[in-house]
Amino acid sequence: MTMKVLYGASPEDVKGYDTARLRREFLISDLFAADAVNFTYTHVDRLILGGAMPKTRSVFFGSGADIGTSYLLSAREMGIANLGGTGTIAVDGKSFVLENRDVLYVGRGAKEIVVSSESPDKPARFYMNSVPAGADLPHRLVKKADAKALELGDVKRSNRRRLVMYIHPEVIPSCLLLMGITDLAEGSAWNTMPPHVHERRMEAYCYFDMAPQDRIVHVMGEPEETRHLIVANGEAVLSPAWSIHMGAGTGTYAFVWGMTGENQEYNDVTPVALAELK
Ligand SMILES: O=C(O)C(=O)C[C@H](O)C(=O)CO
Ligand SMILES: [Zn+2]
Repeated sequence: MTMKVLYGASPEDVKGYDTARLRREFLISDLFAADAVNFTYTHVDRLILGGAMPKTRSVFFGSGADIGTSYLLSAREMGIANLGGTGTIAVDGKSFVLENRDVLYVGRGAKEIVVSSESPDKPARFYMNSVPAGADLPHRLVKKADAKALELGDVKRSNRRRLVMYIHPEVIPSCLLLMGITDLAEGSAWNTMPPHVHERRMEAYCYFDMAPQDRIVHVMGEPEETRHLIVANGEAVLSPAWSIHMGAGTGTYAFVWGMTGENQEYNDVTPVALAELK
């Protein structure tokens, strides 16, 4: 298990970043490696992002050695989305089978988590978001069919998409974690368009289900001072509270969004008019 640390950046500093520095601070590109578990600890609302891709054997994690607690989830909750083939997650001996696009909520207090794939030819790709939690809530598996879908956008504006909420008060309880998956409709390119900011929550996107040659042009930054990141399949982007987060893809794609902060009010966002963007 690896644990990289990112300290976060202020919008004033970001104005002077070159491409390499911007990517170092906001892009997480080493999530999925065969038979490994890779985490990044961010000081952006203390979100931990992680990826695990068990291929030829089970892999486990759960130690809190890197973060100063007995276990990784001694004071945290976690959402785990399966972006690959069918796999199993055992939380302290209790097994949950996750098919593609199922999400497991793991409550505070879990000690050992073991992940495995049904087939090495189609390994599970477990994408994880973990945030500090104030209560022990039960582990819950949310099947794709049980999540809550919203239809957004319009083909005429190239932003038709389906947003599916998995870890959300209307689906299952969590402390402050929210997690879901958005899929772009065929022929549409733009996600989260028109954009928004949410001063009371940070967010992270992990783009997936992309052809290897495709890229997302992810737009971030303060509305009047935007920057872009070119993002490949399986890479994640951090979005602090002050940053817009929208993107356009060169092919079909989906992304997992995860949020934490002061509240779980999905509609507590400040829309940004396109005319404000610079
Ligand atoms: O396509 C979208 O719009 C989204 O997926 C938006 C995210 O859910 C989001 O930014 C929530 O704040
Ligand atoms: Zn958002």
